[in-house]
Amino acid sequence: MTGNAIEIEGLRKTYAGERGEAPKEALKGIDLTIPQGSIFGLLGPNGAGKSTLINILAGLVLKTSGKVKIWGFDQDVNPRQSRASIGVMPQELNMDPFFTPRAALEVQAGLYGVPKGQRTTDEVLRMIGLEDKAGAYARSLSGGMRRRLLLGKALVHNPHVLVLDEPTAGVDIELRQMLWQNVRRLNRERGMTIILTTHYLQEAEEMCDEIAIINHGEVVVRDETRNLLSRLDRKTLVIQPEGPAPETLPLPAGVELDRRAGGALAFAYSPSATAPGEILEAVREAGIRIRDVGTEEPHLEEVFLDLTRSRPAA
Ligand SMILES: Nc1ncnc2c1ncn2[C@@H]1O[C@H](COP(=O)(O)OP(=O)(O)OP(=O)(O)O)[C@@H](O)[C@H]1O
Repeated sequence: MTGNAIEIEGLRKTYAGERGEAPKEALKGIDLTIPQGSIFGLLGPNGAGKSTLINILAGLVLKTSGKVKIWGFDQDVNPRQSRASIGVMPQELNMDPFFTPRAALEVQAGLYGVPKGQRTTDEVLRMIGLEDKAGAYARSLSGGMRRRLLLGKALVHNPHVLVLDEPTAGVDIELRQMLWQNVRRLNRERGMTIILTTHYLQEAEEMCDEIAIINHGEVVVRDETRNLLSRLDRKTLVIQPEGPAPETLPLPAGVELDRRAGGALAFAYSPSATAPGEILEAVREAGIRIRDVGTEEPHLEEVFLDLTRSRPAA
């Protein structure tokens, strides 16, 4: 093992065009490694290729070319081992309405060849909070319960790598917290590597150690979350003046002023070009007395927009 849970090299996927449409190049040569034990975020705008990538990892979509290793097992050389190393919680809620949660978990374990004596169905049911519903028909489960069951199904074979495709899209706060608690615990206690896609950038910022942003089938950036956030050479200095600020305020070049509700003055600046002291100096020279001062760091949302905006498809 190399210390990587996932190794992807030159991964390409071209979908055949349907009914006279041109073929669609969804992945254009992805190189990506995901370290063991990390919580890794896969982000990108709609249609970027995230689901295609995840479905290839899950063995649900055939790649066009490239190499995929899961837990050290090459998908083409050791398909069984690589499949056994990964569990995927899909986006869709399609499940057999006549299976009870217990039966659904047992069938799934059977599909993965987990011997009866080694199954942990009760433990999984407890973990996803469905013990009370273990014998209920799936069709009588709420949307949130179905989603928890999908998480359970991804865990029956105790995989090294757990992939969550948009796990919290459209779920309520309570379920979201429960999902994240479970995911954190699996990561901490079992060392499970977690890969997730999410549209909630704040969630990715809070949850993920590392992030890759995909756009138009290519990885545009991959870095530790904290490095990604410090990449944007933009900060904001917020000053609350004692009284009303004057109309005009001479500022160092490149500094932009935004007057906020409540009279606060927000100065956006590039730390590489301007020191915050220069802004404070300018404020004092304008005769403004400062009541309070603080800084705001950029958020992942800004990094994301910066990297994916105004880049047309090649
Ligand atoms: N089965 C398919 N046949 C043809 N084209 C497809 C197929 N599946 C996906 N695509 C196309 O491939 C591209 C990538 O799609 P994919 O679903 O992987 O993106 P995504 O990043 O997961 O998007 P979203 O966030 O909307 O789920 C899109 O242009 C999509 O239309």
